[in-house]
Amino acid sequence: MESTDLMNIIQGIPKAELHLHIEGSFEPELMFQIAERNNITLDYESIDALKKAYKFNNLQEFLDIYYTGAQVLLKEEDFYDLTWAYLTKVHSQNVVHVEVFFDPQTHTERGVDFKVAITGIYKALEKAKEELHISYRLIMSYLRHMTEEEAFKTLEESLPFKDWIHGVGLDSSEVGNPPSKFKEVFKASAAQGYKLVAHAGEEGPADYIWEALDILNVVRIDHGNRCLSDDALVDRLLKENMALTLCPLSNLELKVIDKLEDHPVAKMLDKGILATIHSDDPAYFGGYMNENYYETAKALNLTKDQLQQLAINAFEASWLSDSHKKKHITDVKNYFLSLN
Ligand code: HPA
Ligand SMILES: [Zn+2]
Repeated sequence: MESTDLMNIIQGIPKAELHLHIEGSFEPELMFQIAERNNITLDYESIDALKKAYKFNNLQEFLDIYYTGAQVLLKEEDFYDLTWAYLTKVHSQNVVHVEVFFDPQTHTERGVDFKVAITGIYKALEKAKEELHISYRLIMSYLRHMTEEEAFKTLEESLPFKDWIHGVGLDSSEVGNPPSKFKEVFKASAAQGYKLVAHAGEEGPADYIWEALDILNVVRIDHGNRCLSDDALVDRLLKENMALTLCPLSNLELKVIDKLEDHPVAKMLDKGILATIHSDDPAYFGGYMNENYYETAKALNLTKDQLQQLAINAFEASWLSDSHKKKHITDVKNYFLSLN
């Protein structure tokens, strides 16, 4: 397939994004703009200098820069502008449903109220629902490098906004912070009606994926790259039709893989795993949804059938109602039929 044909096909696919950290969609241009209006001086003298710093050898090197960037977010309008910029961008890529993570502790730790962050994010999501017809779910993520007690405090702070939040996740530095560390707070989160997901098996071992399933009772695994090293785990994922939200360009930039040709998504599809593709932190990893689909398709020679399967899987794995899932899946199928 010609490159332009491939990108045109991908552009037209109705897509769902299920693994996106809103703080990771913070483009340098907007970061400088918000820093200026908040009278904050960034450590980088220009947008280009900041972009040059985006070279990572592992997850932690990325997280250090990502948390620094988030420090310029102080006011509700900052969170609103950040979220709106993401939503208009993905709207231009024909993304019709998003399930967005935010990291409350990244902000409350700095003295920014939970309410300030969530209100800005929520207002942008609602506007996108009305004006761009993008449906959404919102997921608050606990930072796994912090204690379970601190996660409990975040759970408590979230309760007045329970109607705006659909689930909880677990992100940040994986190795040394296994899912089991958060067993009780995940149980308490489920008791509040939140759905559960967790990052597992990105840098951490397959054992962490088992823990996320057995100890946290998650309904999706974020990343899960490492599952193929464990046949029993693959059987388990298949038996439960457990989704993996993979992020190929993130994996490449964080050196989870050496090259995109090594990405496990095609093998996962072959095995029948509910594998899906997303962008994770698009402002830092060089691509939104279309670029993740495109670069992966090119590197792995994905067929149209595989692209269709990836798009369908994402709606299947989403938290949309069954009737909405069905509608979007029909749209995907009709789109691919129209290509013939
Ligand atoms: O890719 C990620 N992994 C873990 N934590 C994160 N927080 C933002 N992005 C990530
Ligand atoms: Zn992530």
